[in-house]
Amino acid sequence: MQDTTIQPIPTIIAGLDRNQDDFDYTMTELGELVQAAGMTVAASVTQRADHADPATYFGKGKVEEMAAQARAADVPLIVVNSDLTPSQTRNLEKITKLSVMDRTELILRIFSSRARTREAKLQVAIAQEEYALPRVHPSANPLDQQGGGRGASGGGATANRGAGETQLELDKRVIRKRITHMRAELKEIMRAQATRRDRRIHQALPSVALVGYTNAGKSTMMNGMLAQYGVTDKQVEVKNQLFATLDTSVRQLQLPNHRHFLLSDTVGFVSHLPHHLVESFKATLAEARDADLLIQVVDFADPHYRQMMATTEETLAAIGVKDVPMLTVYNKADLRAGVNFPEREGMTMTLSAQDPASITLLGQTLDELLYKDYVRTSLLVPFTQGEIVNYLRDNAEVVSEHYTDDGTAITAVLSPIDRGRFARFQQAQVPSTK
Ligand SMILES: Nc1nc2c(ncn2[C@@H]2O[C@H](COP(=O)(O)OP(=O)(O)OP(=O)(O)O)[C@@H](O)[C@H]2O)c(=O)[nH]1
Ligand SMILES: [Mg+2]
Repeated sequence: MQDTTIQPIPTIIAGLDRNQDDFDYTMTELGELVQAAGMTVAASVTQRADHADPATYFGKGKVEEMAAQARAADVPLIVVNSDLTPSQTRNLEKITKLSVMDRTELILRIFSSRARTREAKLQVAIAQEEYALPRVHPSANPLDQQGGGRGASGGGATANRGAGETQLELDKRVIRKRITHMRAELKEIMRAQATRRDRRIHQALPSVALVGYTNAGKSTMMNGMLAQYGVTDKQVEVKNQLFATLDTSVRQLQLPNHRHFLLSDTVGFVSHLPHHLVESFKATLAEARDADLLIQVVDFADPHYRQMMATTEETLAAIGVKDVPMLTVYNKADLRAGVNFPEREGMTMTLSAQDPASITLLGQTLDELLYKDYVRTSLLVPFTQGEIVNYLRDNAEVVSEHYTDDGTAITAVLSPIDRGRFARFQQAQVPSTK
């Protein structure tokens, strides 16, 4: 779908190299983020320094140089590879007479252009307004005049820049009010979802969440699993772009032995994910927090995959995901020469989400990990309780079944919950060989 709110603006990307280990990686990533926002990179500028200049972030000479370079190439926007204080942004814009965008604002724009559901839109809009609040200030911004300015709702707050302090205070109050309203609406949506989640917990289905860096292949893996094990074949969207998925999708899957589980596909992560976004996406990521098992999908074909894994783990910690067992899946192995796949070693797998044999091995692995507490159990179910036999046929791996004078003798591999539920019919217990 064509996004009309974002113009293909050429940009200069700029970063301060303070000898951080991951500096080159974050610059590469910034370029990709700029493209994901529908803009292009005309040039990349870096400056080596020990500290950022408190007033202008970059040194004065560098700022002048960037401004000249931008003017020569007709570039209206500088995107900075870090977060700027509101006054640094203002000062840079004043000196360069260009628009200046920091990393957070860029990521917020991408999320905003991708959000489709009401829930995602609210979460992004709240984060945008939180970002805008300390930045409401009278200053000229060429982007505002193009209708692409700051502020989540198309510049309601920034449109009145320059009208004096009272107007500023008024603008801030309006933003705060909008945030309050949006939070209330989001809470209502999330409450409905939590109820649905509770209901699923009552069904006692184990749940698995796909997590990881953006573009690692989470949605592709979801679709591969759906094609082989889906109860319905409702595929999710896959795109070769950053942040293709913003909403959590949950699907019910059924393994060959009739065991069901839930698989969810979630929003991808990126380094230095804006704090406000992490906060507002916490609710969406509840699926990951409440999961019985996480599958961390890693883009094994990307040279920076280790940094991406570190970022994923940091972000999971930031949203309060802890103590959930994690299966690490090195994906896109097909793009790596000399790597054998599919392979599994304990809690690590190497595979390709596009390869059916890989998906089969993943299914077998999940079966083992999710169902290790399952026990082969023999029940004698009276003929008057035929619905229990039906339940077992649909929801458990039935090993044998025959009729006796007293009812149906059925042996099935049962979860701890089902064992408790049907304890009164229990005959004997044999540990599962699985
Ligand atoms: N060659 C190859 N490409 C893959 C594989 N898995 C995914 N891809 C491609 O990688 C790109 C991103 O895949 P997605 O499944 O959308 O990634 P994602 O992790 O859901 O990304 P976000 O939703 O943006 O976080 C798409 O172009 C996929 O076709 C794989 O195993 N091999
Ligand atoms: Mg996705």
